Amino acid sequence: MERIMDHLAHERSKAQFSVEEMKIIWAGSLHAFQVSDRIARLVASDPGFRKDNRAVLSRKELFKSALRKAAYVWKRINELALSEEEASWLRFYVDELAYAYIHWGMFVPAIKGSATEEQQQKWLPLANNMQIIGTYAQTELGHGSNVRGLETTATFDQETDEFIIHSPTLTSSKWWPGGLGKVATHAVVYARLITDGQDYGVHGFLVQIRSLDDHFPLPGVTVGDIGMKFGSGAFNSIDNGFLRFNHVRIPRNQMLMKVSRVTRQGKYVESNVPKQLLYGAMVYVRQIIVADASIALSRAVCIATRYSAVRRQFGPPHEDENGKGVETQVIDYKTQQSRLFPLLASAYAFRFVGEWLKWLYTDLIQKLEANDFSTLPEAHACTAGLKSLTTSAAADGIKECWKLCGGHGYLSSSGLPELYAAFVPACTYEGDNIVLLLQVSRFLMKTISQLQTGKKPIGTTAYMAHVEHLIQCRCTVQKAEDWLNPSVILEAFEARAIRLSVACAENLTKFATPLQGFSELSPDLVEAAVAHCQLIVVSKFIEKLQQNIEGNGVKQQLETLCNIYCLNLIHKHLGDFLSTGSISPKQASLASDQLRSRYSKLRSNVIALVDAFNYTDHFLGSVLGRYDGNVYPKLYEEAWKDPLNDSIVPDGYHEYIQPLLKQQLQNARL
Ligand SMILES: CCCCCCCC/C=C\CCC/C=C/C(=O)SCCNC(=O)CCNC(=O)[C@H](O)C(C)(C)COP(=O)(O)OP(=O)(O)OC[C@H]1O[C@@H](n2cnc3c(N)ncnc32)[C@H](O)[C@@H]1OP(=O)(O)O
Ligand SMILES: Cc1cc2nc3c(=O)[nH]c(=O)nc-3n(C[C@H](O)[C@H](O)[C@H](O)COP(=O)(O)OP(=O)(O)OC[C@H]3O[C@@H](n4cnc5c(N)ncnc54)[C@H](O)[C@@H]3O)c2cc1C
Repeated sequence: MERIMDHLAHERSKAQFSVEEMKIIWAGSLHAFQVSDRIARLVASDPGFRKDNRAVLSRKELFKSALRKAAYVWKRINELALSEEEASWLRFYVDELAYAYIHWGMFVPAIKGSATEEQQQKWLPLANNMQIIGTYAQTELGHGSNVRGLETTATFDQETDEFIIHSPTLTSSKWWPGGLGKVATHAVVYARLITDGQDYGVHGFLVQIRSLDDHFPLPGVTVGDIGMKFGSGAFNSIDNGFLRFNHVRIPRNQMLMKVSRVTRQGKYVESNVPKQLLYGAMVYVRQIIVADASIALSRAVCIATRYSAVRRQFGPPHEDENGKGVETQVIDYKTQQSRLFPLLASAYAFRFVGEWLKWLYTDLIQKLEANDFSTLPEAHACTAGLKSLTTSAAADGIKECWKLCGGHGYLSSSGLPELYAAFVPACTYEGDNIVLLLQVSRFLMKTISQLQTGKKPIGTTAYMAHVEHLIQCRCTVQKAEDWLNPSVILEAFEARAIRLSVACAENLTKFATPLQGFSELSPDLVEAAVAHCQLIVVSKFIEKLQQNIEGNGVKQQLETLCNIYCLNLIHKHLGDFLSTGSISPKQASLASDQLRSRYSKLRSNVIALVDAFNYTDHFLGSVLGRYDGNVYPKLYEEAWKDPLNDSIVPDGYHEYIQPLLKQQLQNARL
């Protein structure tokens, strides 16, 4: 036991940089670090937020425990008079999915984004004080991705000045909204607006679904939970629900009227803001999900890295720091490094791109407030594309981390199965990842076609202005060290991205209609979108390194991580880079040489690099990822806690095992 604890301490002593300074870089600022650190410790030290028994709770127990915690969170927020920032850290570290995620993450933003000032003044105080609990009811049984295909109707009745909300078919039943099944009192419901016999497409409506007195569904409302979901714990603490309306009436002024409105006379009037603002809550949440992806991935990487330093298998006996003969730490196997270190680098890369995306979103909101809608298409493409890229990579990465931990990774107590089950739906919710990449490719094709009209591409597409150069340029790498030059890396990624996009644009012209071309070429368009999004992540990592980064050795570690992130992408997508002629086979081989050398350079710092995430053992929820590395005794202790070990002879022995054994005995005697 002592040896293992010493072992991680020894790993920490090898770090070549200031972990405390890196913690600040990871958090985003000294202030963010201090607040998050304080709240993380508060949560970890409060038995009311215990979560180590989650895997063995039944669905009902789990749901009730999530309700209890959500109420306790609210109580603590009020008792401690926490600021909005502190409150969201508290919800984050409690780490239990409940209705509050949708209430704060989607219901409130949907009101802020789509309701008029007057409507906000009425509804936001109620929502902010949790006097009403809201959900976001968009998806239906028959349609999720195709929002324009939603079937729920909101028909204006001029006589009573009301909308009649109705579910005309089974497939129009709302299906999936979080917090809907058993908790929400209100919902932002997306429905087809019909007035004067004309269908004006999908709009948002604020609908009360349960009584505020006895919590029963209101007349005409049928509502319930859609059932168990993948994995133990994970999303089963939340009540994703179904909802059907039978001619439910709401006042006209509960249509969210920022984008368009219906007058007392039933006239449909559009405002001067683009209709896409109706989808504003999705842009907001997609941006948060990118930050969430870096957190989920970094948790898994922290667990797998610490455990890989503790775990030993095979190898010629080495001498440890105390002169004892020991086997090889699995982290020293090059295969382990080549699987793990790119994930560590990705966690940092996603953190920085998430930080930038938050800035982009804030900038968008300021512009929208000034009636400047010019950056909306780019913000939509960036949030959609980066949500897709980072969640797919993080979900795959978490799964890889569990395999990196061998058999013990499969145990609930490793924390990895539940982390995977809780995170993998991020590839689907807030937009299926492929559907979102197709949105990005649509934006790219539009940008390329506008190049011919002389329109200057801006922001993340600015590189497209250099299309002629990027189509012809040749990568200048001659030796492995040349791959450490950020401008060389950037140009290779730009060349690959633009060449894939231009090839798609050219191929699209060969089809009878753009629609047909888009459909036939969609796999290529998705690849072009991935290349563009990877370029964004690479360029934002490089930009981060150009900032003033303080702290002993911190910048050097980030440079190594950035090199690993970029070179590993080249390695994984070699087909793209070679087929587009962005690099040569010889340069690809030099990139692999450089990648191997970066792994060796990073090795002594990896434990400190995951310590910089500053995750408490409570938040990590993993025996394998414990800070002290005291894995084996704790695994043994955890095994004893399993309910099966409550009794020595299991329940069912007398009914099912004993008769069997006795029967065999009788047979043997015969
Ligand atoms: C407390 C904090 C919480 C944090 C949360 C972290 C974790 C929480 C854990 C759990 C929460 C889970 C919550 C899940 C919620 C949901 O899933 S809600 C439902 C989300 N649904 C979707 O995302 C549906 C995906 N589909 C779409 O977005 C669209 O329908 C579509 C694919 C874009 C439709 O394509 P279509 O071709 O039909 O496009 P149109 O509708 O005609 O669009 C026309 C133009 O508008 C552009 N567009 C599309 N979307 C947007 C947008 N959001 N913003 C701006 N612009 C948009 C589109 O590109 C078209 O542009 P163009 O004409 O110029 O090409
Ligand atoms: C855990 C969880 C929580 C959720 N929470 C909410 C919520 O709070 N509120 C809410 O309203 N919704 C919620 N949803 C629903 C979610 O937003 C949808 O499931 C999601 O948008 C995907 O839509 P879909 O299910 O219709 O998938 P589909 O579109 O049916 O996807 C099925 C397959 O078809 C493919 N596909 C679809 N269209 C195309 C296309 N045009 N081109 C190529 N391929 C295509 C997809 O890539 C996928 O492989 C939640 C879902 C989950 C899993």
